[in-house]
Amino acid sequence: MADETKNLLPQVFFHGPPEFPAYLKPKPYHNFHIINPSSLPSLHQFISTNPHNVSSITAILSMGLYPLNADILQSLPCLRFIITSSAGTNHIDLDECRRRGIQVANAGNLFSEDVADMAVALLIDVGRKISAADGFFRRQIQPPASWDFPLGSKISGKKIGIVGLGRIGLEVAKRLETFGCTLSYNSRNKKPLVSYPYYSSVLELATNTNVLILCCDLNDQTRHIVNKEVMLALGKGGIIVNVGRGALIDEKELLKCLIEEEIGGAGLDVFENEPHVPKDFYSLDNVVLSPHSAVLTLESHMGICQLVEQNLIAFFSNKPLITPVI
Ligand SMILES: O=CC(=O)O
Repeated sequence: MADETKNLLPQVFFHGPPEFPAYLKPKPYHNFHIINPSSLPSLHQFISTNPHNVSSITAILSMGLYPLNADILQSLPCLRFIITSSAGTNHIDLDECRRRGIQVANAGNLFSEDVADMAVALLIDVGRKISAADGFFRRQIQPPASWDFPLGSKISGKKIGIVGLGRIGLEVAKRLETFGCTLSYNSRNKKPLVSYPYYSSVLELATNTNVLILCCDLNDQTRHIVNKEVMLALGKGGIIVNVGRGALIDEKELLKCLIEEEIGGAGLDVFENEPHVPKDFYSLDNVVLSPHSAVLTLESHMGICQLVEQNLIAFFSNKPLITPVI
């Protein structure tokens, strides 16, 4: 498509890293044009250096780590649609979007199975010390004289507390039922169709379980929902797995509890200040770290690419969004 024609179409601004992630590479469309980010400054720079052109931005294709707070949204008067390639929407000020009538779509249920797989994998890895065992071999300069390795903790039959029994939480529960685990949960409200015991507080859930798996959204109510008191209630052998958002846990307290062995271990796919991960975690054998990669499968990337495209096409054709948030 010729550049002049593209410039007449509504512009979709990519709010993410300087290059499109390969899986989101856009192709030409009839009724909108996704601006190649490498041809533009970041959204912040664009707003500050092109105050008269901000009205060209009708829609934003956003990635999870790139915030769209009220200040940014207020400087985009013509913005009508945000599609985020994440399931989580905590980087977007949804109240401001509601107030302005900006529509928002996300990844919907696309990543739930992958994230649940990862939660279970992290749990097994921490409990059965798989990464620690791998490190045990790799750190040896000479082949070890004997395999003197600490005992792991049995996963089958464990009492598991799921925090956030939404789509991901239910997938986690389905998998761990087949391990003979006993499940209970905490969420904003008791789910009428779910028979697992419900605890209205995470502290109570931790008191009654061996493992906490965090699958809930991050918001003002859930920030630091796992604090020191909750960790101490989970107890010495307890394991925490976080596939939600880093700030669900008080990370400084978690680090202390891991160092002092107040809990047994943790499997973390997410961190409080991503992409920063406190270095003190690196030397601990009772924690397994993963770079927010629960959603990073080839299959889910192919899926999100299609879903982003379908939502943009729906929005610019005035059709209902495929995976609307608001
Ligand atoms: O964390 C990943 C997502 O929200 O999709």
